[in-house]
Order: sequence, then structure tokens, then C-alpha cells
Amino acid sequence: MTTLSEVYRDNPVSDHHITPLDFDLIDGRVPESHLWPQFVEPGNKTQTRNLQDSPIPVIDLTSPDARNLIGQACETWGMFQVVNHGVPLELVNKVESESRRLFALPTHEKRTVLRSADAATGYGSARISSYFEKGMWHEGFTIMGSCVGDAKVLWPHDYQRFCDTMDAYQNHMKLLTHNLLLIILETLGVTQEEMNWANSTHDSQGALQLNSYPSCPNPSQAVGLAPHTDSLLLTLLNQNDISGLEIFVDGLGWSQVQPVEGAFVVNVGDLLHIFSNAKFPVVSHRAMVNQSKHRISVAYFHGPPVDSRLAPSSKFEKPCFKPLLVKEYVSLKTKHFSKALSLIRT
Ligand SMILES: O=C(O)CCC(=O)C(=O)O
Ligand SMILES: [Fe+2]
Repeated sequence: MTTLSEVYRDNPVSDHHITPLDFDLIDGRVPESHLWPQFVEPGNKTQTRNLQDSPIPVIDLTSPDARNLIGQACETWGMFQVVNHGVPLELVNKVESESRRLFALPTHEKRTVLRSADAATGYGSARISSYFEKGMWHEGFTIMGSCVGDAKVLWPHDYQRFCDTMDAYQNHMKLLTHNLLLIILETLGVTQEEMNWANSTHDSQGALQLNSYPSCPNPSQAVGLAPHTDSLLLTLLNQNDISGLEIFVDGLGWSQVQPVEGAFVVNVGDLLHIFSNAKFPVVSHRAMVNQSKHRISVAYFHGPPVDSRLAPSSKFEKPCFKPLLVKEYVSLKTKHFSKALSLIRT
């Protein structure tokens, strides 16, 4: 069985796109390497609108309507926020404080666990960095399963609480993703076999991504995380109480997804877009930065076994994507980024 880490190992990112900026050295100016000429961004879609009513619905998982609302949100937006999801707020807060403890370490210490070019885990820039000329105002730490190796390097005598927190959180994320996918797939009306494929608890692949966006002297000239879609099936994002997540809505432009206390932002990834035969849109999103606050977000990505076959569900008579293996799609995305989906269109 191939793992997601192995697929990333076979699709390395170039070395110079791995090391984040040394944020300890920022002297009140955004360096040239991280100055984004906003007006030349593709499609000139840079303007943020502060929507009073965020178009993304907030759904109470315990409400009798939850199922319908989730189905509708997936079809309309490919995204929703979920509350009353059963993940203890105390654990969510602990994940944030442990993430802050990690990112508060001096740069040279964080770099002792720098991700290598052919690895998927550790400290480093987002994998999407290599598609953009300018650097992002961001540093990340990726965990797949146990993080004890890296944590022992960072805190030789005090690694356990970081690991225990991340382990407990990953277990909760697995469970919640499983429950949400069950609902989503039921609304699609897929077969039991397909349900097992997308929602296997056994050889599914998950990754936890801790994102750090230090405060930035000139936020209008920097980008936290450039526009992208998430590659796997479903993402659960905790953005705490500092806004920064934006989605691109046709006709509206970039719109803020307001943080809701205790909520997770759930979004459809490329694989679910393909499996739903494009019935569920995949939302392009980005993270913007802040002048006074250091923002932390935590994303959990869920995917099916990477050796398995990926295609639109058999319930669709006219599939609009060609079949391929999950690992072939991940590799295509690494090579072609935002063009990957169009390359497999029928
Ligand atoms: O920090 C955010 O709000 C977005 C994070 C994100 O899009 C990601 O990790 O893929
Ligand atoms: Fe994302």
C-alpha cells in the first residue's frame, strides 16, 4: 500500500521553495522577495469585500435539518461552517496554543525540523509556494500520524504534550470527517462500495497542517497563502478568532469567511469535486495577513487510499472527468497545480 507521504516523496518540491522567511529578522518592511504586485495577480481578483452576511452557511450538526443543509451547501458553495460537531473546544484551544508554542521558537530551532524536498512532514513553506514568484507570509508544520520524531528534536525534554495534543486532535478530525462524509455521500446517493472507498477509516490518508501567519508590517502588499484549491476529498479548517480566510465567489470577488467561535470550515477538495462529477464546486481560497495579530489556522485534509481508482461516481451517466489513480491525480496537481482538473476533463 502506498501512502500519501510516499506520493509526495516521488513528487518533490524544489529546495528553495521550502524555507520560510526568517520572521525574526523583519524590520518593519516587507522584503522585495515577499512584495506581491497585487494588480498583476491572475484575473485581477484581488479586492476583498467585507460581506455583512457571509454567503457560507453555518450549520448546527445537531439540528434535524443538518443533512439537507449540508447537501445544499456542498452543491451551492462547496463549503460550509459546522458547529456543535462534538470536538471539545478545550482541545481546539490546546492545538492553537501548542501551535503557537512551536511557531514562537527561534527560526534556527524551527529549521532543525525543516521538511526535506522529498518529504511531506515537518516545518516549511506551503507546497504551493513553488507555483508563485513571490514568497508567502506564512510558515507551516505538517503532521501525518505521529509527530514524535520532530517534536523530540524541538523539545527533547518536553515533547509529549505537543504530541498528545496533535494525536488527540487527529483522532477527532478523523471521526468528524468520517461523519460529515457519510452525510455528504448519502446526499449524493452513491453505492455502498463507493461509500467505503471515499470514507474508509482503515487505509485513508490524512494530514494535519499547522499554518502560521505572523503579523505583517504592510498586509496589503503581502499574501499569507496564495489562491488554491485543496487537493484531497474534504478539508476541515479551524481558523480560531482571527479572520484571514477568503474565498472567490463569482460575481462578488474575494469574500471573507468570518470566523465563528468553535466552528470548523469544511470545504470540498478536488477529489470530491471529481467524484461528484462537478456537482460540488471546489472553492478557490486564500489566506490574507494582518498588521497586528499573529494568525494561526489548523487544517486537516482527508483523502482516500492513494492506490485506489478515482472517477466520478457510477451514478453519473455522463462522467465529465477521466478515471485515474488517486496518486496519479496528486502527481498531476504537483506538476500542473490549478490546471490539473482541466487536464482530466473528458
Ligand atoms: O489559513 C487559512 O485560513 C487557510 C489555510 C488553507 O487554505 C490550507 O491550509 O490549505
Ligand atoms: Fe487550503
